[in-house]
Amino acid sequence: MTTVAKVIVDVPTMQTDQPYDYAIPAALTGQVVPGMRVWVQFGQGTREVSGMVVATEAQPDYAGTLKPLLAVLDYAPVMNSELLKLSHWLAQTTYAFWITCIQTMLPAMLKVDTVKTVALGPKPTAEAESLLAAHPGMVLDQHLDATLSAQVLRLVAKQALTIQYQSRDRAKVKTQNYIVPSLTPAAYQAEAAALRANAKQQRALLEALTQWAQTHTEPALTTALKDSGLSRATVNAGVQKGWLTLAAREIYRAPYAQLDQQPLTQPLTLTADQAAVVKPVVAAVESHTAQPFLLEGVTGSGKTEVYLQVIAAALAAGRNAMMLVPEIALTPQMVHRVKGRFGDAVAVLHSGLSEGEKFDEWRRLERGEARVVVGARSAAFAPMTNIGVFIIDEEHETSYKQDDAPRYHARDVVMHRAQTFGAPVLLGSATPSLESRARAEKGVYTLLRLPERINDQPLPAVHIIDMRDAYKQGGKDDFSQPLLQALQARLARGEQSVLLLNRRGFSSFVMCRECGYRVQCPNCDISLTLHMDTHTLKCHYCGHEEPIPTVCPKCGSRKIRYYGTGTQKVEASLHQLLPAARVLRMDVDTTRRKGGHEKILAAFGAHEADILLGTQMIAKGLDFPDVTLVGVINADTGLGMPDFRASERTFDLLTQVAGRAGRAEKSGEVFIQTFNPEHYAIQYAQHHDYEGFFRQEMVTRHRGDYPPYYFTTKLTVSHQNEEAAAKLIYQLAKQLHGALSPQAIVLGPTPGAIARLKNRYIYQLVIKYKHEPELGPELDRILTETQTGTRKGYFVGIDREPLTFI
Ligand SMILES: Nc1ncnc2c1ncn2[C@@H]1O[C@H](COP(=O)(O)OP(=O)(O)OP(=O)(O)O)[C@@H](O)[C@H]1O
Ligand SMILES: [Zn+2]
Ligand SMILES: [Zn+2]
Repeated sequence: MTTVAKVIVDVPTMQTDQPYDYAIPAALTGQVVPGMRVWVQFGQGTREVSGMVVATEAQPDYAGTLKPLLAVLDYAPVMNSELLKLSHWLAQTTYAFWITCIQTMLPAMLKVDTVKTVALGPKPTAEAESLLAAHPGMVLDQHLDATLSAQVLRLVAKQALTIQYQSRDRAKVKTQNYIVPSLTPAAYQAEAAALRANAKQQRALLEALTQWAQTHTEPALTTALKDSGLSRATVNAGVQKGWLTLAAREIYRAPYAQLDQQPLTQPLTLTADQAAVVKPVVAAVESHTAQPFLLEGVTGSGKTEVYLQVIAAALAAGRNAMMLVPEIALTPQMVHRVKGRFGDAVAVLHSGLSEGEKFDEWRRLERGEARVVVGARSAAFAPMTNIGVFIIDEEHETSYKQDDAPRYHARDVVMHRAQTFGAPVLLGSATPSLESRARAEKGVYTLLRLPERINDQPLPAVHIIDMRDAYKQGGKDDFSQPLLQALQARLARGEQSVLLLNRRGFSSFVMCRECGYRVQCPNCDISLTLHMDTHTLKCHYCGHEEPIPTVCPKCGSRKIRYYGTGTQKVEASLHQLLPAARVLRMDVDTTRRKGGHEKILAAFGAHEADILLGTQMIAKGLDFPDVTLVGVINADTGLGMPDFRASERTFDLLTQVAGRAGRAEKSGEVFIQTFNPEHYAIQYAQHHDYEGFFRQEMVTRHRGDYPPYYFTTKLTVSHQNEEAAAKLIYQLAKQLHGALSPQAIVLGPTPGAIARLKNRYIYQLVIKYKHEPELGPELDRILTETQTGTRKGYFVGIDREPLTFI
């Protein structure tokens, strides 16, 4: 008999990061199972919170009297045992709270909001009574007026009022009404014969019902009303007379419904290279082997067709498939390809969908109605069973790593689940991450290669343009003469061009030309970024927003201007230099609205523009046959960043964007404008030489003791008081030196790259190591010691394999 539920409560703190025992009330015996969300009373007083049942047991571990579960929030578990175990593993490997991991894995719709209301307390006063009378149903949230909330606080302190907590479950299932005929066609005929002659509407309803009964149709109410011209009142009358019933049925919000209508695409005949890649992966699918593969395939080598055929093999073997792509909203073409092949067996999960749409796609997966998931990072947690293959496209992409707790990498999650399911993992990229390529070198991953483009198309010729003398030779604004001429030639031939403005490590800011003042965020130590669409300055970290000043706040001069090359500025110069060119701009501003990317790409695909100008988001995945020119306006803004991966990122970006040119019959050409023409990242990109870049970069990393030769972990401390933060980080550095072997290297402590964020001061250190069994336990100790007990106001963050050291 299980009488005890072990619950992880929704109180994300170090002290509460463990299961608590609750008694299962007799009425719920046998019904509460792991993976269900419950509502419990927690701690002293009346505080009620939600939680997740992670186990049920016959005997409690806790010696005292157990509190009972107050309510069950789910009728069926929302996490199966594989996912519950995964959440625990995630918490341990990322040093995040277990509850935070659980919440990350569930769709936002399944989050429980707590609603705080007030009621009379144990010592009621007249003031409290009149306050409640004046504000019935008052909810304590951020919308509450400040004086009122001060009054509430004062009365709560005097126990005249108490705060009550209630759950508000956001999960809403969408339903639609359907007409269900209740009688036989003959019975409807009889009813019609008995009608008064002028009951036209009712006669029409009976005719429609006869039809539906004959064809066993149960039409949706709204469409039935529209198609038949019947009124809702007539239908209601029909219900009264017992002719029909209305049934509310659950429907899915299907974000890609229009794609599901189209006929499915047929598999292409694989090239010999593609077939050689597909074969071992399919063999691993069929033999249930958890083998990782790295597919290194040049741009346009047909990696997508490989993925599709591997997925087809998994489905044919009766198993399901997961495919991750980087922030999918950026690659609508990929969704079209997968949906096009497998139709509504595919569920799509990405941040561009509404919460409701995501929830519905999640449930289709959970119920096994969808057997393939295509999604961004968090789709790694899709609630599927029996997964037969995992695919990660563009595996080098940094968006696979989450910045906030839990700081997980989707690749690690996938590798872990692949072990559980006995399934291969296929990592694909034209520019694999150094880490993955190094693992393939050591045989940890099986290396597969597609060295040629489909149809024996050559990779495009790449010209490097030295911008240091471009202006002497007639360059204008941001354009060198050769790039301008190439653009003109494409215009004349009716071909298309893609122009990349590299925005990495770069932003538009406002500066005074008189005194040099830069407008800073009041909460964070960084400059505000200019947004021309809203005509405001914004902080990208805390969201602070203010109008663009017309006079310098410091010296009063009117010479306050913005600096930096933005896409809008380049667009304006293009209009001047090439007035005939039709330009489409793709950046954060033009794609903010839902479906924005999709619209721009569709317009470009339909030749509604000659030039697609954009930031990083145009660099990967796009496959447009008429693009024969790619121009990179500024190749090197990222090279100067204090980041040991700066070269790798620049090489990746240039290789990926160059790969957009000449993918079909017409051959392509690429122009890269740079101030560092001799830099090896640019040189290797010019020759599409990933292997060459890999070897040279490995030497650089070896020399600097960087990954993949060393593992790294970043430790961050923040506090509102700068001295407190600094003191703690130095103490922790000392503690780590004591605990770790002499081979471990501790970099820092240093102030964070952004020294103050959201009004908290940040200090950090980075540990580099090869083999440190004591590190994990020591970091656990640090977390416990710094975040429980008497220490107040510290945040300690741990980031394993951080993507930047700054
Ligand atoms: N076996 C095949 N036969 C004919 N055409 C193919 C075949 N495989 C792929 N293609 C076509 O080749 C083009 C390039 O393929 P795809 O977009 O999959 O390349 P990729 O390797 O994913 O490139 P990138 O890394 O640049 O995204 C596509 O238009 C695709 O339809
Ligand atoms: Zn800020
Ligand atoms: Zn000034």
